[in-house]
Amino acid sequence: MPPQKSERRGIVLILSSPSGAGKTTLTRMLLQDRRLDLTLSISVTTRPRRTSEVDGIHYRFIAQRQFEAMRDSGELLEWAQVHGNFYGTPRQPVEELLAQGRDALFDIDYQGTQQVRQKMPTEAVTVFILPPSMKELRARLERRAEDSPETIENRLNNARNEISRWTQYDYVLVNDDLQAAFDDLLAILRSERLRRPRRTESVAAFVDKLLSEG
Ligand SMILES: Nc1nc2c(ncn2[C@@H]2O[C@H](COP(=O)(O)OP(=O)(O)O)[C@@H](O)[C@H]2O)c(=O)[nH]1
Ligand SMILES: Nc1ncnc2c1ncn2[C@@H]1O[C@H](COP(=O)(O)OP(=O)(O)O)[C@@H](O)[C@H]1O
Repeated sequence: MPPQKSERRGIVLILSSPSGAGKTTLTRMLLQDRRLDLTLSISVTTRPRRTSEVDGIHYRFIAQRQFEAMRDSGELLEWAQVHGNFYGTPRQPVEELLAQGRDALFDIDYQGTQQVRQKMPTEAVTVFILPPSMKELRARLERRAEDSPETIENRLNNARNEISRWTQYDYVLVNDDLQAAFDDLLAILRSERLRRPRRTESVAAFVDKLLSEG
């Protein structure tokens, strides 16, 4: 009998990148592969909804007063101000997933990543995604065509600071060829799921049974 998955505590797979490097695209690809059984943590944010976004699926779009109430009552696992808006991760859905042995996927910035690493050092697996060039980063933000020119400039101005945080992460990858970047993410997820400390309980039972044979 293979090891029982439900005995493990889940992983928190965190993707961060400067705006436009492709973390939303890679997140979508990970979620589309149902066999991976990843669940996206849906953040709350005070930023305006983009036309392509659906409330409750991509984010929960809330007013600043509501954000402050959630933050002050400890409902957020982490939170940060990014590009002038507030973002945060509701704590309870994540705790429930991890307790069920299921893995959560976070698309959060470097400030939030630091907070999660401190609070969940065992569960957090962090990946920083770099663009192939600054020129391509700008081109992607312009091609995405969802933000105003001012918003794009603001995001590009923040990109250098964000990129300088790459050393805080467990893994770094360059999203040049999308499929290659996705394959790298799959390799990271697969290896992290196989790490011995994450499987100790279930493997111990399996080994006991193995050794009891004949
Ligand atoms: N700390 C933190 N950052 C978040 C959260 N949700 C999103 N972000 C980050 O906020 C930044 C802006 O995200 P978004 O407004 O969707 O713009 P995009 O990066 O251009 O797609 C990105 O770096 C996200 O990773 C969150 O719950 N907490
Ligand atoms: N490897 C890639 N090659 C070309 N375009 C890409 C690649 N990855 C993402 N894109 C495109 O770049 C734009 C920004 O990607 P997105 O995933 O929204 O970035 P982020 O979530 O990091 O802001 C989107 O239009 C997306 O389709």
